[in-house]
Order: sequence, then C-alpha cells, then structure tokens
Amino acid sequence: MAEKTLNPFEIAQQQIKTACDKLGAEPEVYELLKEPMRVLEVSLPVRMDDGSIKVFKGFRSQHNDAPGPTKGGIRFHPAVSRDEVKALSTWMTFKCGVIGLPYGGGKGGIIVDPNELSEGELERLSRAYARAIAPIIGDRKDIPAPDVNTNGQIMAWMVDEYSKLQGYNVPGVFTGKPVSFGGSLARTEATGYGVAIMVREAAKKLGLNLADLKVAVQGFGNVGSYAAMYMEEMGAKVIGVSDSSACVINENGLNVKELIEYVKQNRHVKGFPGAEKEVNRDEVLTLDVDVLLPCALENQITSKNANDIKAKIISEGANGPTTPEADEILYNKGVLVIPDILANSGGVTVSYFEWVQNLMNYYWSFEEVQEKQERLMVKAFNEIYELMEENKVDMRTAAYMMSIKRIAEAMKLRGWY
Ligand SMILES: NC(=O)C1=CN([C@@H]2O[C@H](COP(=O)(O)OP(=O)(O)OC[C@H]3O[C@@H](n4cnc5c(N)ncnc54)[C@H](O)[C@@H]3O)[C@@H](O)[C@H]2O)C=CC1
Ligand SMILES: O=C(O)CCC(=O)C(=O)O
Repeated sequence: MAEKTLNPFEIAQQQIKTACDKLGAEPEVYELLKEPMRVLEVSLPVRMDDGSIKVFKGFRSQHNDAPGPTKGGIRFHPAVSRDEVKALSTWMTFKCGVIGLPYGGGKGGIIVDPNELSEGELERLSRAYARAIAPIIGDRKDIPAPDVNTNGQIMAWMVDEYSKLQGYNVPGVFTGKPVSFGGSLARTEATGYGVAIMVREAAKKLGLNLADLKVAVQGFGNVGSYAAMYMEEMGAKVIGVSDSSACVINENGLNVKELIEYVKQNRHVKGFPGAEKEVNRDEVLTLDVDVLLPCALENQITSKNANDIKAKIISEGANGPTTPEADEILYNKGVLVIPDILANSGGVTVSYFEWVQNLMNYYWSFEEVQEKQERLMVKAFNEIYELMEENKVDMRTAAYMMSIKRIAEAMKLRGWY
C-alpha cells in the first residue's frame, strides 16, 4: 500500500475528513476547515554582503481564527512551499484546539537555506519578512514564533522591525523571544519537554517502566535535543540520535548533555566521541527501541518503513512525520502513536504563556511555567486517550475529534454555519 500523496496539505485535509466523518460532523464543518482562510505570498529583496540583491519567497498562512488570533511558527528551509505552510497552519489550528488555547492556527516560512547566509544577511531577510507580513499580523491578530531554523534572535529582530512600523513597542506580536527580551522562561525547553511528558504518560497507561525504556530520537535541534534530555532525566536510556549528518548510537545510552555540548561546538552529531557506532541517518527510525521520537520533518515514517519500526510508543515532536498509510500500519501493529498536535503542543502552550506574560507585563518563574504546561498537556493526553478507547480509533483521530468539536462550536457560536 503506497502513499496516495506525500503533499502535507492533502494529508492534513485527509486527517480532518477522517475525524469529521467519525464525529458525524455537519458537512459545513469540513467545508470551513479544509482550506486556510488566508495565505499571503511575499517577495523579499535582500541586499547580500557582496552588494547584489537577491529576492527570496516567503509565505504566511492563517488557517482559522474562530477560537482567537492565529498562532504558529516561521520556518526557514529550502523545502518550504505554499502547500507545506498551508498544512502547518492547519495543524496549528487543531493543536491549539487540543489544549484549549484561545488561538486558531497560522504558520509562515521562507524558501532559504539559512546556513548559506551571513549573520547580516539573515538579519536583513528576517526584517524584510516581518515588514512584508506586518499588515496581517499583530498581538491580537496573528502571533508568529520559531520553527525549523529560526530562533529567539530572529524573533527579536522581527519584533524590533514590527514595533518600528507601529511606532511603539509590541513584544507580544512574536513569541519564542530571548528571555532577556520579553521571552518566557521554559519556552526553549517546552516542545521537547512536552514530547517527553507524553511518553511518560503513555508508559503509565501501557504499564511500562521508564527506566526499562530504550529511546531513539530523529532530529537533534530545539525539539529533539530537549526531548532526549528530559527522557534521560526521567530515567530512560537514549541509545540512538540522528540529525541531517548521521545517526549516532550507544547501546549503553548516549550522554545527552555531552551530545548537546558537542553539537553546540560542531553543529552536527556526526563524529560524537561518546558514540559506539555511526550509521546512516534514516536507520534511526528502525532501531531496536521501545520509544521513537521523530523530531525532524514531515513524511519520515511511511508505508516503506512502518513495518520495520520496533518501538511501542511514538511521540511526534515533528509536525506531520507520519503518513496516513503508515498510521494504519502502526495502528494494526499495536504501536501507540501520540500525534503531533498533542505531542508537540508544549511549544505553542508556553508561547501562549509568553504572550499572556507580555500582555500583562508580569513574568512567571521557570517552575511555574513548566507546572502549568504539564497540567494542560496531561489533561489533554488523558481526555484523548479516553476518547480513543471509547471510539476504537487511533490517537490521532481521537485528538482531531476532540479539537474539531471545540473549533466547530466556536464557528457555530460566531454564526459561520
Ligand atoms: N521549535 C518548536 O517549538 C516546535 C517545533 N516543531 C516541529 O519540530 C520539528 C523540528 O523543529 P525544531 O527542532 O524547532 O527545528 P531545528 O531547526 O531546531 O532542528 C531540526 C533538526 O532536524 C534535523 N534534520 C533535518 N532533516 C533531517 C533528516 N532527514 N533526518 C534526521 N534529522 C534531520 C536537523 O539536522 C536538526 O537537528 C519540526 O517539524 C517543527 O515544525 C513542533 C512544535 C514546536
Ligand atoms: O510557539 C508557537 O507559537 C508555535 C510553535 C509551532 O510552530 C508549532 O507548534 O508547530
């Protein structure tokens, strides 16, 4: 059974349709949710260091704002496309709905490999993007944040550019800012922390002891590195980690903190002295482990490799790492897939806390933020797990069912259908 499509937007539409059908939702609900309400495409001229002008293409998609302002990250990557951004914004709507955040979904991206830019070029590109999308964003309209290859410094440049256009300081228009510039404590750690909390909760349900679990992590950026670190802190053994360079393995457990330090110095996991062996990066998915954390990009777990996966629990740090065909194979094999819209919701949850702190200009401690994040995510996990068992569906469908119900209610109350 090969994939019907690898287009992430078509996959997102398929996931909504499956859940709407299962819910018996009115046809208008799918009609209203199947397309983003707005997609902006922008050209971004940037003065390069050699004096030439290069024009980059960027997007911002706003999927649905019935529950509140739209919210979601900005990705800098050569594979960014209009459909990818549309899919990512769609997934954001349902992610916010799963936790019950007062947001709809948005997402943005620029087609660029930021590793090929100097610091100055990166700053000019980030500012150009903030200027270009300024008419459709705002701290009550659409609030972007970091995603793949973007970070707190980039958010700070964008806040500065947007604030200059407004004529006053607007810290709450972007989240994921550095803590010294209106960011929230525990935001950097939040997505990976949430991915690990979800594994801990799943282990409880399945009667597994964390100390007995072997873990593999695909992708070792913001999400993968903190997910691995918290898994290790919870007592599990992280035996395999990959990034775009390679997969490093140590059957006795990699020292995650040392690996994080190594990547800070060397940019990649390749060559890590604490590894026993190094294999091709894609082999991480089929290692003999109990837990798999895909924390890189879309379409990694497909009909081609799903049968070879040995993990019992998959907690999706990445957005869209599993295709619908792979979902079906994994469900039939009894693998518990904790879907992206729940597993990686820690990032947007703490972004919400950052936004709240910006709006009230009063800041919480690290422990306070993590405790609030954990409470919301564990509650969502338990509600969705119950719905999954009641309806005999996979956890992704159950998560969509819960979320769609909430968004449909907001749309109904607004009189959209
Ligand atoms: N940063 C955040 O707060 C959130 C991120 N996500 C999702 O998590 C995923 C990762 O995002 P970040 O960690 O922020 O990005 P990042 O840019 O910090 O890290 C991405 C990592 O993936 C690796 N990678 C890329 N292609 C790979 C491949 N084929 N095999 C193995 N590794 C590969 C890169 O080398 C890097 O280590 C994305 O899907 C993103 O949308 C989801 C929720 C929130
Ligand atoms: O922190 C945010 O607002 C959004 C994070 C994000 O882009 C995601 O959850 O995919």
